[in-house]
Amino acid sequence: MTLTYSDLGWSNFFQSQQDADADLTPYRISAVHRDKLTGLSPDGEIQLLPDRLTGEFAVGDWVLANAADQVCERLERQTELSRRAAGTDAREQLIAANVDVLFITTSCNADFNLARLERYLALAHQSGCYPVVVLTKADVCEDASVYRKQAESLAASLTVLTLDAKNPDDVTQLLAWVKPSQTATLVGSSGVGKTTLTNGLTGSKDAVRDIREDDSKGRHTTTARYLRRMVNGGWLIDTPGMRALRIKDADEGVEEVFSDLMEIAQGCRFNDCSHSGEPGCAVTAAVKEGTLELARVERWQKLHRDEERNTETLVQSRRRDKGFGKMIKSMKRDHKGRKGY
Ligand SMILES: Nc1nc2c(ncn2[C@@H]2O[C@H](COP(=O)(O)OP(=O)(O)OP(=O)(O)O)[C@@H](O)[C@H]2O)c(=O)[nH]1
Ligand SMILES: [Zn+2]
Repeated sequence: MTLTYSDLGWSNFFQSQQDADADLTPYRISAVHRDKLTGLSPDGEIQLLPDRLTGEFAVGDWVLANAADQVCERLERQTELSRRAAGTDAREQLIAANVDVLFITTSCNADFNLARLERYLALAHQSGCYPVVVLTKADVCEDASVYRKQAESLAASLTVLTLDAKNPDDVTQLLAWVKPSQTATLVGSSGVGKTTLTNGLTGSKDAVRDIREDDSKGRHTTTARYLRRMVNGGWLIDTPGMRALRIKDADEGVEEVFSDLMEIAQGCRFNDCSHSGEPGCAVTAAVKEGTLELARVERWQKLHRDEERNTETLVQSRRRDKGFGKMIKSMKRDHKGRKGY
């Protein structure tokens, strides 16, 4: 089947950026390798040579390439999903670009956690993706509506679907939220059913199709294929990094998820009120009156702290680790002292 540019997700937003370079060919990036990119166009899939480090490209990106298959330009992204790299490394890692819908996946069991849902919702708002909450394993839980109602309480008009990911009829519910040529991705903890959903959405048995290719030294390496076509003509981005995201620079996203709380906080006496007992705190007052749930305030405080921590620079995180190390050392010293050693 031949795909058109429109089938691949090309739109006026990208067209307007191409106008100046009409002689270059657009490609949608379907995989990012160490020193190459795989690009899709109506002519099929080709390997492209990047004009900069491949780490600056993400699956889902649109690029313009010349007749020698060299990338000359990366087009501005409509949305961008990134995460903070693991460890004390504060670098930002790009995960996916031009994603329309974020399927936030959790199951109707112990994995269900409002704080985690709020974190993913903040990420969706920050990146510009439309969030859809997917509650799996509804078939093995007594009353899935209990979970659905809790999730729905997080935001007005939040879409929450409950389903059995193994039932193909149930999975079609998700398709209704991704139009042909739009792009979606799944996030959520391990074991909640992302692979099962991916199989249902793409109609394939294996969630990840491995391809063999030659690396620069002529060796064969196996790479996971990331941009996958869904049965309704939509696209699904599946990358390992996509699955567990730590949010970074998501101040605005967090504020949007807690907009009700932010509004109340405008009434606090101090601009920098931490809502933990300061005089004239409107948030504390609302909790006392019963119009705001204390648990929600606490979840906001934790998410806000986590977000700040993930956003801090490398220098800051090293300093914090150093300070923490010193504190542990001095605590140990004090402890020994007390024991009379
Ligand atoms: N009964 C039932 N089982 C499910 C459902 N969704 C997933 N499972 C099962 O749960 C197990 C884990 O599902 P996966 O799809 O592998 O989960 P995952 O999120 O991809 O996990 P990772 O690959 O570790 O990220 C499998 O045995 C699935 O068959 C569901 O809605 N109902
Ligand atoms: Zn306050």
